[in-house]
Amino acid sequence: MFVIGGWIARLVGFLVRLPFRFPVLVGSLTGSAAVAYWLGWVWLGVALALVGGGLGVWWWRWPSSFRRLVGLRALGAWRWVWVYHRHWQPVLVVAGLAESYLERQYLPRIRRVTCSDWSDRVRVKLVAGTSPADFEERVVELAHGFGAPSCRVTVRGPRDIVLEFPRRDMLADTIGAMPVPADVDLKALPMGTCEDGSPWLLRLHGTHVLTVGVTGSGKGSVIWSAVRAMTPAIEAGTVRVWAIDPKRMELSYGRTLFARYADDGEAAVELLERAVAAMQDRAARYAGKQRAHVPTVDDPFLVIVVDEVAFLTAYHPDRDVRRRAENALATLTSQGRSVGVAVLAALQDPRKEVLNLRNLFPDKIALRLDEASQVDMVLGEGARDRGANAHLIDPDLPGVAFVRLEGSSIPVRVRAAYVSDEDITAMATDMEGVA
Ligand SMILES: Nc1ncnc2c1ncn2[C@@H]1O[C@H](COP(=O)(O)OP(=O)(O)OP(=O)(O)O)[C@@H](O)[C@H]1O
Repeated sequence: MFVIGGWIARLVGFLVRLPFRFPVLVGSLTGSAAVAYWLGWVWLGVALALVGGGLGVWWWRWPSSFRRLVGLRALGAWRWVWVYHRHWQPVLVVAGLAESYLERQYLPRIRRVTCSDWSDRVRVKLVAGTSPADFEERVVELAHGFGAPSCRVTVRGPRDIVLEFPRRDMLADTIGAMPVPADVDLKALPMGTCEDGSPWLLRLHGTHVLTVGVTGSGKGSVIWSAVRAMTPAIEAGTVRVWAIDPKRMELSYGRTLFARYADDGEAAVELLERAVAAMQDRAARYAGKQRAHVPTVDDPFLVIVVDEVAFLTAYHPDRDVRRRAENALATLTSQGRSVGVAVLAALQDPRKEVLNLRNLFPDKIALRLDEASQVDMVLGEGARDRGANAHLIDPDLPGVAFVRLEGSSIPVRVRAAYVSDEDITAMATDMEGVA
């Protein structure tokens, strides 16, 4: 008896909520029924043909507004019912997100499902007394449960969260080298693409960037995309890049792009110490006169690119070289920002003993990592709970990374554009023409 009563109550609740959840669908069905009842089936056929024709013209003439206002909304309604509503209870119970109190089960409630071009956003009302962290810890279970490649949790307010499930991977295909911008914005260099299809823009002026990833994860593409985006300014002389290339593989290809280049320990340390001297000279000139750096030919933005920084700070056999390199890097990263000196470094192993300076880099890029515990080491505490599974990045997708974009603590999945050897040769040849 109780069970049947519960079913009836749920059915009534569902019917009452239906017009609020799906107003267009319920309105259309009611309108169709009314036309069929008052005017007959022939007129219903005419009305449906007119509406269908109108929608067809809309789709044909204005496809993007049709997609936004009709296609994605219809998809959202469909996925709400077919994917999320249908699997909600079993997935949440198995994932341990259903709560029990006095032998009653309480489930978080789906408020709304909306679709963008690439993802489903499921807005959820939490059960009172639970926290968004419970969902953040279960992102893997949720993603697998709803058949999505990943899941990200965003908190909108009290008991109000959004679960974002990508429907397809927008980063599955290699992205060719980005077009070189005519006007270089050093605070927004085009690097590649974000998971939602928007451009991934990197700030370099006023910060330092550390790129971490195992061998073959695509660190080179991050460095080269940044250098490529700056080439017009390098040609104009308002940006100067000094490169340290211990592996002699990554950067030697485009040597003409670099104002200075070093490939062994001693030369690398000298380069870093020269950079420190240049920075301090600039700081002395600016003192009391200028608070921010504006790149000019006389005072260019100086970018120190270091491939495999641990070679200098941890692996170099000479202790003196290691110590001097670490000192110089610490000075550059702690004092360079406001005087127009930035360090863009790459690193394979983020463990503390390998690089003590990790925290001096305000911006970090986590390419594919070896272990789950390294994610928070690179992107900061809580990054993995928020869905930055850099250790699960597919080895077949080099260049894919997690980053924190400015003004947000939510890690975003991005893919760096692939700058091929031919692209680098073309960039270097252009530079020879200028020199
Ligand atoms: N963004 C990218 N998109 C597609 N393919 C890429 C990308 N970046 C790198 N690759 C491919 O992956 C290979 C390894 O990349 P890369 O040498 O940049 O890795 P790495 O992290 O610098 O490795 P190592 O530390 O060994 O130098 C490249 O030869 C290239 O074929």
